[in-house]
Amino acid sequence: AEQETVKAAAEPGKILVAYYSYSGNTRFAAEQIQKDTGGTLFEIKPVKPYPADYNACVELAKREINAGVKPELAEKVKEFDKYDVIFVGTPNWWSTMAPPVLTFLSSYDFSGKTIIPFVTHGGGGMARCESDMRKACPKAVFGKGGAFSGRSIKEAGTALARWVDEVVTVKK
Ligand SMILES: Cc1cc2nc3c(=O)[nH]c(=O)nc-3n(C[C@H](O)[C@H](O)[C@H](O)COP(=O)(O)O)c2cc1C
Repeated sequence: AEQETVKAAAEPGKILVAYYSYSGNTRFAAEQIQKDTGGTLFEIKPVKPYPADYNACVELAKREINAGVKPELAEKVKEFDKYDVIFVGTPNWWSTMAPPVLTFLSSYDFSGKTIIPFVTHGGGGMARCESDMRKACPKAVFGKGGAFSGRSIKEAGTALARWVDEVVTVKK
């Protein structure tokens, strides 16, 4: 079923761009969104980084996702309450969000906040990333999520900017 989404409106000071990135693609997207909105960038960092070896990471991620693990994060957002619109970025891991993003969504009170999901992927698109974010954050309002190919993220600036325009009005 089509889920209800809103177009958000906020001043730059009330926009947070939070992301987890293992290999840099979601970070690149987050940095573009930060530039396009003037919001504040926040990297979601697990205390224990995922293994640098790709296959080891894929296996660990699978186990954690199946077990619903929420890995401990290294840092909290300062003054979380002041943000109204929160872009939440994740790589598509096994068709859902990376576990540190699940921890992030479970760590704050999102009542009355607007979450705008963004995802980079290896061909699987948004998959269940957005619907699983909605399940993790039932009190938040959701904007229309964006899914971008990780491989071509460096050429996706225009598509990213167009999607940002669609999901948020930045009040000056
Ligand atoms: C553990 C793991 C699982 C992944 N699972 C999927 C998947 O199910 N579908 C998909 O399209 N891409 C999958 N990928 C590819 C990533 O989503 C893609 O490379 C993404 O752009 C990586 O973002 P990052 O550089 O910010 O970590 C997976 C990558 C990893 C490391």
